[in-house]
Amino acid sequence: MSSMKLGVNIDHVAVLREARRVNDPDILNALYVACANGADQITIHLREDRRHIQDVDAYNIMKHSTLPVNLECSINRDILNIVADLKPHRATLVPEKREEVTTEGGLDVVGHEDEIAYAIELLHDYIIPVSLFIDPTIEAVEKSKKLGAEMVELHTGAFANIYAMLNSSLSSSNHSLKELELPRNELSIRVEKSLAEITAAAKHAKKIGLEVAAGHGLNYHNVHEMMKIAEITELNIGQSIVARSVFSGLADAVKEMKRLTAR
Ligand SMILES: CC(=O)[C@@H](O)[C@H](O)COP(=O)(O)O
Ligand SMILES: NCC(=O)COP(=O)(O)O
Repeated sequence: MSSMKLGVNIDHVAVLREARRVNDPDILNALYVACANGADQITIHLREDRRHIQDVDAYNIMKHSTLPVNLECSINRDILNIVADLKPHRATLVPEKREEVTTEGGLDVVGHEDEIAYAIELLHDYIIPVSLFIDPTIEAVEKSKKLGAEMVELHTGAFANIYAMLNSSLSSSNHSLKELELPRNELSIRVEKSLAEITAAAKHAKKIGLEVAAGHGLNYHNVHEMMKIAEITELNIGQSIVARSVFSGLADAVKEMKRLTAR
């Protein structure tokens, strides 16, 4: 089986920083720690509303990263110009809605064909390979290939939500979903259906010559399901890693402050 690359998304460290608009936690510390502890790639998302990663972060990360940087961005022209200047190792085009809490679905590769084709062409002019963040459907995979992308990232958010509900671990599911009221056997059927869709999309993508990544909502409970899909060779994971680090690192943080404040 081919090896799996782990892309660590460090956006969520910047979410915490932006809550106070100070440089703490420092995104470059997150970069160094991820690079030194097994990440194969750094993933960041320069959102139009700059709710976490700022332009200066993206430039600093490009300068200091010892690993390839996968830069997620929308097809907004101003953003694309910044990405062209940053020259990341890859750009992943994602949909953005200003009012969303997080990326809610894949790119509409059919409805926004012309804009996406323009974005891919522009990025290719700057020798930046392009991945498209899409829903796991054969149609979206086919269209991504036709548009000239080198890679697709299959959106696993819907799978992750249903999986969390089935396993009664609501911590990582979207609490507003109507599926919360479904009986267990229905949830189980939906998890299997979702996994079958991701598997079929991954197989088809590989068959037609696309590299295949997956991401969104993947965590310590559900990631093993992605490991079973041989065609997926990269996972981009952020929220769950940063969320876990609050607890795996909080003990040391409290102890050190107690040491410094002991009389
Ligand atoms: C496209 C994607 O799945 C990630 O970029 C993720 O969306 C990052 O987190 P935010 O949605 O909070 O920006
Ligand atoms: N493209 C998905 C990503 O980068 C990380 O998503 P999440 O783990 O923060 O949900």
